[in-house]
Amino acid sequence: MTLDRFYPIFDDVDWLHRMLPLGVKLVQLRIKDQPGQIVADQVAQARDLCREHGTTLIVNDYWQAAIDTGCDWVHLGQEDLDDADIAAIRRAGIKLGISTHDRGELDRALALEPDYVALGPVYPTKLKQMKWHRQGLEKVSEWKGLIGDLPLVAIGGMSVERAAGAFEAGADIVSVVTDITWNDDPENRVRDWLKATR
Ligand SMILES: Cc1ncc(COP(=O)(O)OP(=O)(O)O)c(N)n1
Ligand SMILES: Cc1nc(C(=O)O)sc1CCOP(=O)(O)O
Ligand SMILES: [Mg+2]
Repeated sequence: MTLDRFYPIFDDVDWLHRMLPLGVKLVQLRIKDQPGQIVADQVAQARDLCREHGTTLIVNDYWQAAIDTGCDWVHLGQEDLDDADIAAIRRAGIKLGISTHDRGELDRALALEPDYVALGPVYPTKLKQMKWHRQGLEKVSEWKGLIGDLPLVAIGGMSVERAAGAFEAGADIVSVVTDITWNDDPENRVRDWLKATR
């Protein structure tokens, strides 16, 4: 199964209601700082909505909620891996994407046989404070050389204008948050992304 090249990330299922009808085929639900029941409700709603639209849903962080609701994918960062029950995730038949930022993290990720690897921040991100400032397109190419056929997701400071460069450097998929969610017209921005990545 091939993942779409455009991988937007949203923090609430309301965004999915707005964006999936436009043609988004791969999406991450990245909920932060919400009570467990809200997370469970949001994940279940997102699962149903994505099924309706033929969209692949990737649940960030909340791997147990993904198992409990019968989701197909989770995304975990390095800190998430410290607590996650990878065997339980795999037993549930769930596919796994893992964040990486340096060689040590990449080695750790590859040992878990992930279904994609994400590298970031390719460009500086305004979304969150990070230890890494800017990995650059050279590192995208280096990562692709190291992981071969495994899908590579480029994330961090990505925009419609920067997407082509990331693909040329070797990314298979480009993931994005604020270029859409902080845009004055998020729907129109998603349409631009769809045009640029189809
Ligand atoms: C596609 C993608 N890449 C990287 C991340 C970051 O994951 P993580 O390091 O666990 O940080 P949080 O997103 O959980 O704050 C991601 N979510 N998606
Ligand atoms: C959630 C996340 N993870 C990153 C990583 O490098 O692991 S960068 C990032 C933020 C992406 O948001 P924006 O597209 O607004 O820069
Ligand atoms: Mg995380």
